Amino acid sequence: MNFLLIGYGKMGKTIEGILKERGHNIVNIIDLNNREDFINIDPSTVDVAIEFTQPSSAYDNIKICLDKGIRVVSGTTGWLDKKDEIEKATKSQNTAFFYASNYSLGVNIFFALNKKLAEMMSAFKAEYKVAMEEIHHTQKLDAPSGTAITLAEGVIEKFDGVDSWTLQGEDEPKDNGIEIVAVREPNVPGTHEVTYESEIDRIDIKHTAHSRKGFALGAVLAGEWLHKKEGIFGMNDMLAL
Ligand SMILES: NC(=O)C1=CN([C@@H]2O[C@H](COP(=O)(O)OP(=O)(O)OC[C@H]3O[C@@H](n4cnc5c(N)ncnc54)[C@H](OP(=O)(O)O)[C@@H]3O)[C@@H](O)[C@H]2O)C=CC1
Ligand SMILES: O=C(O)C1=N[C@H](C(=O)O)C[C@H](O)C1
Repeated sequence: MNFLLIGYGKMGKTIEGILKERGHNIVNIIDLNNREDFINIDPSTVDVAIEFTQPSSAYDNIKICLDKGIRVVSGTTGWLDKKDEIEKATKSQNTAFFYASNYSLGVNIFFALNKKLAEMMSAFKAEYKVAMEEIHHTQKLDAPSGTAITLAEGVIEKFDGVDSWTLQGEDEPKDNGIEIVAVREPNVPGTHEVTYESEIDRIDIKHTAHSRKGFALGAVLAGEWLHKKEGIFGMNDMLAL
């Protein structure tokens, strides 16, 4: 397949390696220094664009692709207040958009486990207080992580005791809220832990990424899966979880 890669940082470089391993053609790699190539790209040469840049640029990058009718897989976090507009543009252009806050298979299993545990813990909401911690490398621009927000949304959906999330150090904690602690340490690809604590004991579930390979492989698999499709998709559409 013919892929356009947008963003050539830590994720872009890892995705490039996986695309090559899987025998794909990379039509172009767009970064800050060759935006002209992007604006002038011929959509007939691209099957799917994969976008991993930064919160402030994701919307524009995705919109440029969709307006040209190019299908997009995006993994950039921290811009989702504009996701509705992207979904409208996808529909009006009869093209396709795939988004996941985390493309790794392990994290998507962890998302399902998180919801199951939250459902079970609902019966014990008076005894247990739920909390969350995410740890990432020091270059990360957004907090909490997109993955932590997805996990918090899973808890809010399934655990009766909680109706919102707050970020420690930025927001006032709420009685019915889940507090997320965001820790930044050198070279950590991504660690997420959900904890239920009572006076008597503590239950923890945790996912630790050893590298970025799982995120990158998931994004390439999403791109392969999206080929020739129309609509708005996420990991639950691709994986039968
Ligand atoms: N969904 C998932 O599974 C995952 C999501 N992510 C998310 O993906 C994003 C990227 O992560 P990561 O690769 O680690 O970040 P990096 O900072 O390493 O890379 C981002 C790259 O995007 C480039 N860039 C910035 N603005 C533009 C623009 N307007 N057009 C094209 N390129 C641009 C940057 O260029 P320059 O260096 O010159 O600024 C940089 O090369 C983050 O939002 C992160 O949270 C990360 C891992 C997994
Ligand atoms: O910025 C990162 O590195 C990561 N970002 C994603 C997120 O915000 O959840 C996914 C992964 O945790 C790595």
